[in-house]
Amino acid sequence: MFISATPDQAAGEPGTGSRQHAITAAGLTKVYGAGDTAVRALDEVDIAFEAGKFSAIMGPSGSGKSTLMHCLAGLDTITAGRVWLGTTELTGLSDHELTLLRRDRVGFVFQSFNLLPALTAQQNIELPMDLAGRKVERAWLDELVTTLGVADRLAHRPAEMSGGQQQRVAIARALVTKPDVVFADEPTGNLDSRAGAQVLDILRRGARELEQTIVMVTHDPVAASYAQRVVMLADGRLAGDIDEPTPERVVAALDRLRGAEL
Ligand SMILES: Nc1ncnc2c1ncn2[C@@H]1O[C@H](COP(=O)(O)OP(=O)(O)OP(=O)(O)O)[C@@H](O)[C@H]1O
Repeated sequence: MFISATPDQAAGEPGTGSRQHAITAAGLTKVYGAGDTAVRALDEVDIAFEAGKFSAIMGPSGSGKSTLMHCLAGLDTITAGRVWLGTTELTGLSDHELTLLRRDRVGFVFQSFNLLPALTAQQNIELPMDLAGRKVERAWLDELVTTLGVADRLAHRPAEMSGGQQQRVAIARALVTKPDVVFADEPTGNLDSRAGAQVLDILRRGARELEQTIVMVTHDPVAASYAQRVVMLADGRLAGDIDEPTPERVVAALDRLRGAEL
């Protein structure tokens, strides 16, 4: 393999990269633009996401949530600091190496589902495996579509499915490669509350039952409360960390942040 890896660090402190942590960032800084118009979207963020855990990222609009997710996923370059996926350091990888790493080890779920309209649900789910030239594990696919409740929709095209069904197909597509981590960007943003609750329950079970590491950006305190941990951002810096969040605790933390901004 041409992707370099740091030695495994048993302690797994942020800033080292470890097997315990699916993602680690140290001193992560992202500046957009230059000179007078420069925006410091992330300012020396140190954070680690434990493997097998469902975490949410929250914060006021413009606090850096999407930027953080994109930098952790290797979708955007960083200005300073270091980022690891497990023990693999992303910083310094070439575009080609990053593309392969994302394809093989990262899954994405988007607000807009991003399914290909001409393909059936099954073809959409299998697409990442096809692109990687890998054979689909039939038993895993069956388990996924059964768990996600879309086993009877596999021959349907996206336009023939509800939003909630499309998002569950998108989650199956994200999980089919057994990625180290799944990033979900407002995955319930386009769903009604019932379909949203089903999708969140599935993400939660993905962490609990399939030991999947899931990092979700959301604006919704109820959605965030499905996670096992909520990380708060404000002005590109960490501004809180809630274990076993409830909607009430998340709302209170957001209110404090907004109050501090006024
Ligand atoms: N491509 C870009 N060029 C310049 N500035 C950018 C760019 N992308 C983001 N920013 C700025 O970086 C800061 C963080 O943006 P980001 O989108 O990460 O915030 P967010 O918390 O995800 O916001 P929202 O909740 O509104 O989606 C904002 O000030 C934003 O205007």
